[in-house]
This record gives sequence, C-alpha cells and structure tokens, in this order.
Amino acid sequence: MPDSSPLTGGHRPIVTAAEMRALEAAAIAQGVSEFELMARAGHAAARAIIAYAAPADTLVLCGPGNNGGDGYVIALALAEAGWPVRVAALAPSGTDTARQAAEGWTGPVETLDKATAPASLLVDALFGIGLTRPLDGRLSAILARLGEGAGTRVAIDLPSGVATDDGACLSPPLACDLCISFGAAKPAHYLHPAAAHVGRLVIAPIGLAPAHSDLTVIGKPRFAALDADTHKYRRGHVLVVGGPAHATGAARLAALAAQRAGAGYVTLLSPSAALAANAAQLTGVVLAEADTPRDIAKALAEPRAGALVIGPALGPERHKVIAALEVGKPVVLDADVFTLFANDAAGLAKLIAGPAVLTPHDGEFVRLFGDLPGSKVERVCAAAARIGAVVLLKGPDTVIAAPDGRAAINAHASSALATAGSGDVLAGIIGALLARGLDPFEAACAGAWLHGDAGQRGGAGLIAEDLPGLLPAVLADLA
Ligand SMILES: NC(=O)C1=CN([C@@H]2O[C@H](COP(=O)(O)OP(=O)(O)OC[C@H]3O[C@@H](n4cnc5c(N)ncnc54)[C@H](OP(=O)(O)O)[C@@H]3O)[C@@H](O)[C@H]2O)[C@@H](O)CC1
Ligand SMILES: Nc1ncnc2c1ncn2[C@@H]1O[C@H](COP(=O)(O)OP(=O)(O)O)[C@@H](O)[C@H]1O
Ligand SMILES: [K+]
Repeated sequence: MPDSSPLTGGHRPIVTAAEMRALEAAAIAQGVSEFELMARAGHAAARAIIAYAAPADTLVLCGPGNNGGDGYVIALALAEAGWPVRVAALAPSGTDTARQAAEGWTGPVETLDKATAPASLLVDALFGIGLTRPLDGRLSAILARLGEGAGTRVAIDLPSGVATDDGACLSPPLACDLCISFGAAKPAHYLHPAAAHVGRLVIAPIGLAPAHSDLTVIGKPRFAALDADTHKYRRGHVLVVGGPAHATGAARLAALAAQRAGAGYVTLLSPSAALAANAAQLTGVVLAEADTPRDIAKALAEPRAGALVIGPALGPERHKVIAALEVGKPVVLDADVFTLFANDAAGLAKLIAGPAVLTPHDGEFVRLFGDLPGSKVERVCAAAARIGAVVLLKGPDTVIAAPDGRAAINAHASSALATAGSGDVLAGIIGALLARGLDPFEAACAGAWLHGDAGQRGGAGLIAEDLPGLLPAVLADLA
C-alpha cells in the first residue's frame, strides 16, 4: 500500500461571464445594490493600481457599460489620492449604475478619439465581461496608440477585446502589465491567446458569495509528509515502458522524473535490444528486460507495482499498450499511444480498465479525438467524458479534465518548458503521483504544477534533462 494518501490543495475557482452575473445577481438579491458592487470594485482596483505603480499622470478609458462605470470610480479614487487623472469616454454611459458612477466623477470627460493624448499610466475600462463583438478598427487603433504611449497599462476586469469564456482575442487587446478582476478569475485570464495580455493578475474581493465552479486554476499542491516508517515500495513503485534501441532517452527521462517526484522505486521495462543503451545511462532506476506485451502485463500485475507510464518513444507497440491497460492499474498514456490509437478514441476507451491520465499535446489530442468544437476547456472536458479518463492537454495553458466534469487550468509554468523531452518528464512526475495514491485528476493537476515550477526555476537555457534535478527544490518549497 502507498503511504497515507497525499493531499493536493489550493484550487481556486474560475467563473464564466454567466456565472459571474449569477453571483452578482445573488448579492443584489441579498440587498446589496449594483452600485455598491461597482464602488467596491472600483475602489479595490484603485488600491491595486496604487500598490502597483508610483503616482503618474493617468488616463482612464471608460466604455459604455459597467466596465466603464468601474472606470469612473477608479478615476475619482485615484484623483482623491492625489494622482493627476484624465477620463476619456467612448460613449455616454448606457446603464443606470454606470451613469451613477459617471456622475460621481466631477472632472472633465474627454471624447475618446484619434486626438486623445496618451498618458504614462493607461487604465482600460472599456469592456469587461459584456464584450460581445470585436472592437471596431478605429477604436482598436486608438487603443493601440495610447497603449504604445503609456509606460504602464492596466486592464479592468479583462483587457478589452478578449472573450471572457474561451480566451479568444476578438480584436487585438492591450498587452497589459496589470489586470484587476473582481470576485473570481475568468477563463480568459488563463487561456491563451488572451492570457498573454493579462500581465499580473489581481483578484479583488467585492463581497460576493464564494464562487463554486467545476473549473479551477491549480494552486500550489500540498502533500502529506512521508510516514516515518515508510519504505521504498510504499512511496510508490513506478514502471516505465522503454522504447527501441535507437530511442531510449524519452523513457529514461520519465523514469528519472518519477524518481525525483518521489517514487521510491522505478523500473524501466526495456526491450532486450535496448538493454545495453539503457544500462549505460541508468544507476538508481532498475532495469528489467521486457520484450513482449505479456512481460509488461506481468510486471504491472506484481502487487507492489503502483503505476505505469507508457508512450514516450514507445514505437509501434500497440499490443504493449493493450496488455498494460488490461491489468487495470493506474497508467499514464503519452506520446506514441496517441499515434497508435489515432482516430480510435472509442477503441482506447474500451481498453482503459483502471485509473488513467492521458497527456497529449495539441497535435496528439487532435490525432486521438479529432477536431472537437468549443473552447480549450470544453474540448478537454468532452475528450475526458468520451475516453472515460483524465485528459491533460499540454501547452502554455495546460487544461486538465476528469470524466466527472472537474476541470482545471495550470497557469504555473514557463515557456522554458517548450523543449523536447519536457513532456516525458511530466509523464514521469504524474506516474509517481499516481503510484503514491493520488486520484488521477489530482495527480495530473499537481504534476502539471510541479513540472511548471521546475520550468520556472530552470529558466533560460533549460533542457528536459535538467528538470528532474530541479524537483527536489520544488518539493522542498511546498511545505
Ligand atoms: N458582474 C459583477 O458582479 C460586476 C461587474 N462589474 C463590472 O461590470 C462589467 C460588466 O459590465 P457590462 O455587463 O455592462 O458589460 P461591459 O463589459 O461594460 O460591456 C457592455 C457594453 O459594451 C457594449 N459593447 C460590447 N461589445 C462592444 C464592442 N465590441 N464595441 C462597442 N460596444 C460594445 C455593449 O453594448 P451592446 O453589446 O449591448 O451593443 C454594452 O453597452 C464587468 O466586466 C466589471 O468590470 C463591477 O462593476 C462589479 C460587479
Ligand atoms: N510556452 C509554454 N509555456 C509553458 N509550458 C509550455 C510551453 N510550451 C510547452 N510547455 C509545456 O512543455 C511540455 C512539452 O511537452 P511535449 O510537447 O509533449 O514535449 P515532448 O514531447 O518533447 O516531451 C508540456 O508540459 C507543455 O505544457
Ligand atoms: K477592460
């Protein structure tokens, strides 16, 4: 049995525009006015701006809706704090609440047009969750010009131009330094391409009921300490299926990552033709000969074997995948598995008999599941439901979904991870967490976070080989 079940923690809710409006409506039903919510939002945003930037000449761009209303509150709060503030409006306020906020601003209101002069600090309060279509070309050009002229760009709720729920850029948003949102994060804060325009994200509480959502952003995981009397098998025994003699590196990377992620025992199941290559490179990882699907199944069926990683540089070994799945123990399916089951998600689903995590990148995802419609979150949720297992779709905005509807985005990563072999390391980390007894969804979430943290520590010059060696520091800092 693995050590007492480790915990993961810190998932924070992400809400769609409709869920945000429902939270707002619930607060209003409790007796809070919409204007009170706007005042809280605007003041919280002004405080966040003051905390972020030194006082500077500021231009607040106000749109016609309540995002613009927030803008007027912010302008007043900054002016009261002594900041030199100008306001430029796209159009008169179109809601009662925004009008009330606009009336509170007693300074001049410029018309936002091509003559509007830039300022050092630009506040984009044009559109938030109410954006329904691209900004017109003229407005986009004005926004871009003012953005270029500013030293600091701040988005209120969302950079104007991004679609709240799927992270699309309907028109080019400002590349913001700071984004202040209210109550809970929205998908666009984490999903690309929108996420690249968000900068530092501050979620300001405005007194709404806690958001509950099936979609979360992954926080720092927490693990229970090892039992004092643990032994190597209780920490988890991971098997990694090796590839042919000319492609042995990927499985070794996964094996090393599994070791460093905390597995007490890692075995590389190598074809006999690749034994020498593997033996020359491995020390603590145990090497075992496994040529046939039966060999794989037998090794995994051993009572101590906790999880198996299969796919990295596996080669055309569909029967090994089938044999491994028949055992019903936890598996990580990666890389070549998606080629072996191209366009056959239904066939793969029938074979999955135990807990499983699939870790495709975009190309592999399409190879297995086809071109699914919807946002990245919707596509991964649909894939998880279809395959009956956890699916982790890699990328700068890794999305993980379970067949029961849970979904999460990992935003804790680094573009330094875009290096060959980095995905093999991720598969090994998740294998270790499965062998340690984590539920597959939590193993995938925590694995993505740990992998991302290692990537952040590695930074420029990182190669996949470095990642396992960074994990001890990652794990040490979790406490
Ligand atoms: N929910 C909450 O709890 C709280 C919400 N708060 C704040 O309210 C914001 C949501 O406000 P909102 O609903 O008024 O929408 P908003 O984003 O201002 O845009 C709507 C306006 O823009 C227009 N419009 C849309 N697209 C357009 C385009 N491309 N080009 C031109 N026009 C376009 C659209 O017109 P229409 O589409 O009807 O023609 C409408 O007039 C939210 O993001 C947050 O900042 C906070 O105050 C605190 C509590
Ligand atoms: N721009 C990026 N920002 C953050 N993480 C990234 C980025 N690009 C790739 N990654 C991560 O790096 C890993 C790459 O995996 P993969 O494409 O399978 O590589 P390989 O097959 O070479 O091992 C994934 O975990 C992915 O999420
Ligand atoms: K905005």
